[in-house]
Amino acid sequence: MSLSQDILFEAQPYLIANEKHPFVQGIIHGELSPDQLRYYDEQDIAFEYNEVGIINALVNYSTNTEQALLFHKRQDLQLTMLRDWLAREPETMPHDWETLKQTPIQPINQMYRQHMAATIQTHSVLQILPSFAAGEWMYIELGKWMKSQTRVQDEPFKSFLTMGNGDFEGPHGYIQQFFNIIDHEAESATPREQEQAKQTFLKSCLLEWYFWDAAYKQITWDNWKAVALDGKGGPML
Ligand SMILES: Cc1ncc(CN)c(N)n1
Repeated sequence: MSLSQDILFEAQPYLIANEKHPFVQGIIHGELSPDQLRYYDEQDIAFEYNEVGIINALVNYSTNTEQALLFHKRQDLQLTMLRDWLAREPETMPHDWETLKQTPIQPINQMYRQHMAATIQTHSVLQILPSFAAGEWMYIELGKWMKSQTRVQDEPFKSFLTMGNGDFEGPHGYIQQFFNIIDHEAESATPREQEQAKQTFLKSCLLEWYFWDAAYKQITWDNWKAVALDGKGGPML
């Protein structure tokens, strides 16, 4: 079994857990409040900005030119998506490249971003790519699964998780190419390095679930502080 097959086998329960999350269910049924949607929008746009740094590292640490070109192409798409997304945001939200950098990063987003950024110091595509590819895979799989569900056809719910006009799917799509790269890099890696790469992928899948959860509950440093300092306890996490 290739490393990517092993990873995907172990990632299935995480995919199912993400499908069942009330935020994901809320997208399907159109049952999320403007505040929940706003929290997600703000945090996710900042998350995608962090991904720019991860993809840069992937270009940087590529082990051949074809890899570097693929990551470069993915970066181009990332920046185009971010530009168009920012252009749609009102003044009260991050709406250009400079305001984007000032977005307050809330607890789970910070944890996920740091989990990804920590892989950069390995200088290894095999360690960096799974941290990023997991979120890509999760979003594409959730989008595919949602197509099989009866989902509301009103915006913003309708366009949720419809990423990239098919660029990600199929044998030549980004997801398969990322897995091909993971398998190629795994050939020259030790079992321990392979296990580390798998665990990094699975941790990203877990943090995907917590990212929905944070948006659903609107978890912020402020309400964490209130829970801790003012005794305004509730089962927040
Ligand atoms: C939390 C999260 N994970 C993944 C993606 C898709 N790159 C995203 N936009 N946001």
